[in-house]
Amino acid sequence: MSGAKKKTFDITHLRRVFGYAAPYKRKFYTSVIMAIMLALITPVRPYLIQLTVDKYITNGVVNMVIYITIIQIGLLLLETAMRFLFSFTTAWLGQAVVKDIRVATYKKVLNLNLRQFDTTPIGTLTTRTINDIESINDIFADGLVPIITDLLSIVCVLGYMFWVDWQLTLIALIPFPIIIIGTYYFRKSINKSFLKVRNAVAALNSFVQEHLTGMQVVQAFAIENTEFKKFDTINKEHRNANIKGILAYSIFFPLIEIVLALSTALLVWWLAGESLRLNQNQQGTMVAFILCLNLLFRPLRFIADKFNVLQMGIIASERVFKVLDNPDVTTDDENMVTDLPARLTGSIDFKNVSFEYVAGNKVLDNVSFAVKPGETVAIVGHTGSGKTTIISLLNRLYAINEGEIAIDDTNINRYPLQYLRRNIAVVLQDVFLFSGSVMDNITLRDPQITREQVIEAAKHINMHDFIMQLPGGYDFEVKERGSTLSLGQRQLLSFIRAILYNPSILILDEATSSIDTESELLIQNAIDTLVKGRTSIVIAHRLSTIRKADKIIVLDRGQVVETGNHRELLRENGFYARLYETQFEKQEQEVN
Ligand SMILES: Nc1ncnc2c1ncn2[C@@H]1O[C@H](COP(=O)(O)OP(=O)(O)OP(=O)(O)O)[C@@H](O)[C@H]1O
Repeated sequence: MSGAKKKTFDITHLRRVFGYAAPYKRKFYTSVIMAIMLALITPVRPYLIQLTVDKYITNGVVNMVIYITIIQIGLLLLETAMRFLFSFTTAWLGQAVVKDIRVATYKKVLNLNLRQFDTTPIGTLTTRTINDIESINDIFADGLVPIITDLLSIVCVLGYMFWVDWQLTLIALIPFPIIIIGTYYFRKSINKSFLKVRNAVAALNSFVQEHLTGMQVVQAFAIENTEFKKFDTINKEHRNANIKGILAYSIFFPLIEIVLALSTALLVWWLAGESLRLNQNQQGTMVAFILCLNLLFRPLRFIADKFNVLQMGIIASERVFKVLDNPDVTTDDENMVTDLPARLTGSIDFKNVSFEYVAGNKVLDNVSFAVKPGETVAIVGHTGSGKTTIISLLNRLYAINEGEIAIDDTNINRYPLQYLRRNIAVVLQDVFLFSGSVMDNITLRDPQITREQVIEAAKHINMHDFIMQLPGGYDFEVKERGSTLSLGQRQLLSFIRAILYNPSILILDEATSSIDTESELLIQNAIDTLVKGRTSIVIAHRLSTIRKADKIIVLDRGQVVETGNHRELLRENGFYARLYETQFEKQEQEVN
């Protein structure tokens, strides 16, 4: 906690946040100038009132009273205009900075290595790009800038008071330490509840998000009541944290009022005594000082609050900068291929590749195999043997630890990442669909792909009729994550996507779960169409695919234990033959 405290007002983060305001210099300076002007103008009103009462009302100079009243109205209008300009420019600046930081953060998140998503919960990244950045906005709108304005106003008002009557000022300020002590405890208390509320909100968010996503499990196992109790507990923590904050406000605000009243009473008492002692009228000073006290206390009421907002903003900025400074991004090799062919031919070479997701835990161990252009290779092996890892490495989703992967005899690190991935189409088992139309999900909103091309590709794998049966056809709105479509249908959509990209290499992760015979047939056809004329690596679960493959790579605990085609491997009567007996023979019997 002490570490967190030390960082509370870490000036480097603040400076960096303000660095984002650099492109908006004019707005920034307008805001600063307005802040100074507003502070300087604050004591003018009490001064004019004092002047009016002491000099003109007492002596009955009506003209001057009217004259000063007009000046007061003018001043008020000027102050209002300046306040508007100040509030607007500061809020504008905050929003502009937030927009820029959010764009930078999201860009960064998009380029982070996949490893980061394995270790950082999605909720955390969402909070960084949405909530934390919003808190940075508060530094401008409700934090540092208003604090500076308030402090400047306080200094100006105090300066004026001391200038008029330093003794009277000191008397009026006698109860002031109560405010300082009160502010100290108030700030501590609301700071604590702020943090608690924040944590409770985060807990509520992730709880609800996780349970809505996993609603099927919750309902299928009839654990609604247990889960509801957990929710209720978190919700109560949220309420309690909020109530503690409200309690602190309920004590602090009346305390300020009491201190203000005390200061005013002391002021009146002292001035009354002075008037009697000196036999001199002090009405002007009294009115001006009462006004000054109000001008002093008004910002004090909220300054502790603003300090907290500032602190939260700085903590949030530190978190956001941590994402922005994350060095784990895929960078292009210095020794880049410059003369890129329009299309790769698609030969693949894995040379002694080893890989670990977590240090010390080898998932692939010295894997070597070669695939000729146009060949279809099936990778088989028990669950967890490293099949998916192989395809993730080929696509450079993760960087390998040892060995080399080459496509067309060139290390894949030497191809620009975009180019490499454009040449490899991936069709996964569980196809992720975005909210949007079927068309959007096929083209991934690539404006270069026309509707006609999509329809042609769909017809190519006999999907057109199915899509046309959907309400709205290609404009059918896919609900979140595509839950309105079946697994097979989703995979078929991604087949269309793959056809459109016309890649040299196709990676296919066959669905393990059984799908209806109609979709099964469509998928079989689609696979046959897709693999034609391109290199294909299939994580195979169907015997038919394995049989058709030119080569089968058998994986066991991260090592290639056998390679060959179906017949050769069966003849060897080794690992594959046993795998065939346990996993695939049943499929053969079903077919027969
Ligand atoms: N992102 C990850 N972070 C850490 N470990 C991982 C990650 N992904 C996979 N692993 C581990 O790596 C090993 C190989 O996983 P991989 O997904 O490649 O196996 P697989 O053969 O494709 O399995 P399945 O047939 O069940 O999909 C497993 O032990 C798994 O626990």
